[in-house]
Amino acid sequence: MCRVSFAIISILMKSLIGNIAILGSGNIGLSLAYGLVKSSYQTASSIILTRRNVSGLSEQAALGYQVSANNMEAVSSASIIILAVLPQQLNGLLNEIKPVIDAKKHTVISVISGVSCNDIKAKLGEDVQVIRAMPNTAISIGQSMTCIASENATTENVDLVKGMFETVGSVVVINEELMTSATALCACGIAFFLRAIRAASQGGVEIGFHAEDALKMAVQTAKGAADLLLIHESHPESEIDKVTSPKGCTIAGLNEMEYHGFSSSLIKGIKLSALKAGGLYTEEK
Ligand SMILES: NC(=O)C1=CN([C@@H]2O[C@H](COP(=O)(O)OP(=O)(O)OC[C@H]3O[C@@H](n4cnc5c(N)ncnc54)[C@H](O)[C@@H]3O)[C@@H](O)[C@H]2O)C=CC1
Ligand SMILES: O=C(O)[C@@H]1CCC=N1
Repeated sequence: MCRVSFAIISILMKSLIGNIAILGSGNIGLSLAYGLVKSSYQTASSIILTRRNVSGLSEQAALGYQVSANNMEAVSSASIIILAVLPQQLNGLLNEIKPVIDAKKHTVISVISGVSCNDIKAKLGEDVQVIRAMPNTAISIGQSMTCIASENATTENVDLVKGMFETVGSVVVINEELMTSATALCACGIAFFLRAIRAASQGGVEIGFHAEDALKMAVQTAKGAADLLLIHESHPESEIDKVTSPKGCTIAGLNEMEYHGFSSSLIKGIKLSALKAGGLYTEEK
């Protein structure tokens, strides 16, 4: 297809999608906005970012995003509404936007941990289509692992939302009861793997590298390990078997790490995060 017709189709697609309102433009809201623009899913001028204090969004305004402190106006001029406030901030936001929510026009996507589709429908109306999405901050660079679930959205709408998140990473559609598990493994997981990389780089400094070099080496090694699994579609243990030479140094290091609880501390941390994610909203009610 020639470049001109591709550009025309792309413009038509963006106008069909309509404005996207991101209510609560903090860490994940902004990461999502950046990712959608970077992937060309939508233009910055068709994304409305809201925050209670709009002065915190001057950088984004300069980049061409619409910014506002008025959630009602943002909802009125958008078709996709993304809820991205903290669980404890949600009820106030839902009460504010309820009068302008139109079940025929709006698709509501919530990235808020611990809040079910039913919790949102109970506030906005039973006929409103609500889709839960759990992305992670790597969405800003098109590398999110996003899980989505819905209980009342049409297949067409789930596909629309799946398509949107696929432009900024991988997507798995899951049952809603697994959403808190997805939060721990995928959203919190970014922090867990980053801490593992930091620990590896600190080990590197202990054995002789300058901090900057040690971090670069740890990051690229972690990326290589993840890519081996993605590209070979293999199990970690089969890749580990290729590294652990008999009587070698890898198995010695691995066994020492396991003796000190490496795998079990990761598993226990993920279990605790999932437990906490499940209670984030109900704790506040
Ligand atoms: N940070 C992350 O990696 C992820 C966070 N989440 C979920 O996303 C939600 C937001 O998390 P973060 O971005 O980390 O928090 P954050 O505190 O960085 O962002 C929340 C934003 O909402 C704004 N806000 C609060 N009340 C508002 C209102 N009534 N109208 C407009 N804006 C309002 C705040 O000013 C703030 O900028 C949480 O529910 C969290 O569970 C989900 C996946 C990943
Ligand atoms: O820490 C949190 O509660 C949020 C949810 C997932 C990632 N950050």
